[in-house]
Amino acid sequence: MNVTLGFIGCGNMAKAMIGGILKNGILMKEQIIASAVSDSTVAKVSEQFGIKTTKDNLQVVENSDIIFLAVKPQYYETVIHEIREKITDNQIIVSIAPGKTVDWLGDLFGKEVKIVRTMPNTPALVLEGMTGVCKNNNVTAEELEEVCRILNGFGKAAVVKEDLMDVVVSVSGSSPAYVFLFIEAMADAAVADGMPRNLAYEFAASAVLGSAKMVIETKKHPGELKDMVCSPGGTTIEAIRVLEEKGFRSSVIEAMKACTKKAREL
Ligand SMILES: NC(=O)C1=CN([C@@H]2O[C@H](COP(=O)(O)OP(=O)(O)OC[C@H]3O[C@@H](n4cnc5c(N)ncnc54)[C@H](O)[C@@H]3O)[C@@H](O)[C@H]2O)C=CC1
Ligand SMILES: O=C(O)[C@@H]1CCC=N1
Repeated sequence: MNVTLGFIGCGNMAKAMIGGILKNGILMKEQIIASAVSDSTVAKVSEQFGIKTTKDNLQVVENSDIIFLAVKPQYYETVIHEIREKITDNQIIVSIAPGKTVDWLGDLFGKEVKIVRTMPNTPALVLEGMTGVCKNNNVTAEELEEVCRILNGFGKAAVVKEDLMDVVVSVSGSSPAYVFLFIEAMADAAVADGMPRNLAYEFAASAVLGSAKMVIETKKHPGELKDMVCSPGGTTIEAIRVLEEKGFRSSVIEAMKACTKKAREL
C-alpha cells in the first residue's frame, strides 16, 4: 500500500498492530512512524521494529497519511489539543479508544476532520486480530476501505454501527484477557493433576485455538459443537455439570456487561 502510517503512543496495542502490519508485509517499516514519551520506549520500539520513532507527536502528524491515536483514553484530550492545528483535510485520524465517539472526537478537533473509530485487539500481533470499525461523515467509502485494508492486514475488520462499538470492546477488545485467564486456569488444573506446566499451556491453548476454528469454519452452533464432545455418561458432561453449577456462563455474561458499561462511561 502506498500510505504512511503514524502511531501516537506506542504501548501494547500499537506494538501489536505494528508487529502484525510488518509481519504481513502490507507496509514497509519505512512507511511507519511512532511516538512515545520516554527515551527508552523510543529506542526499544525502533530497535524492535526498525520503524522511525520520535518523542515529538507533531513529527508523527507531519509524516503520516493515517494517524492512529494509540494512547490511553484519558490522554486523548491532551494529544488532540496538541495536534489539531496541524491536521490537514486529507489526513485520517484513527481512534482505538473505548467509549470515545466520533462526535466527541470531532468536537475536540474543533474542525471538520476525517475520523475512523476502531476497537482492535492484541491478537493483531499474530495476524488474528479482530477490529470493529465505524466512521464519521467526512470519511469517504474509499478511505474507509483503505483503513480496513490495513486492519485486515493483521486479522479481520468488521464495519459496525457506532452504537455497537461499546459491545465490541467487551466481546473483542477486552476478551483476549478473559481467554488468557481461562487458558491459565485450565493449565493450573492440569498442573494440579500432575502435568508439567509448559505442556499444560500447550494443551490448553491448542484446545482454545482449535475450538475457535471449529466455530468459525464449521459455522455450527457452539452448543452443537459442545454436545459433540459430551459422550453420554462420559467425562465432559461431568465438567460441564460443575461449570454450570459454579455459574460459568453467568460469570462471563456479568463480566462482559460490566466491561460494556465501563466502555460507555469512558
Ligand atoms: N491493550 C489492548 O489490548 C487494547 C487497547 N486499546 C486501546 O489502545 C490505547 C492504548 O492502550 P495500550 O496500548 O494498552 O496502553 P499502553 O499504556 O500500553 O500504551 C500507551 C502508550 O502511550 C504513551 N503515551 C502516553 N501519553 C502520551 C503522549 N502524550 N504522547 C505520546 N505517547 C503517549 C505511553 O507512554 C504508552 O507507551 C488505549 O486507548 C486502549 O484503550 C484498544 C484495544 C485493545
Ligand atoms: O482495558 C482497556 O481499557 C483496553 C480497551 C480494550 C482492551 N484494553
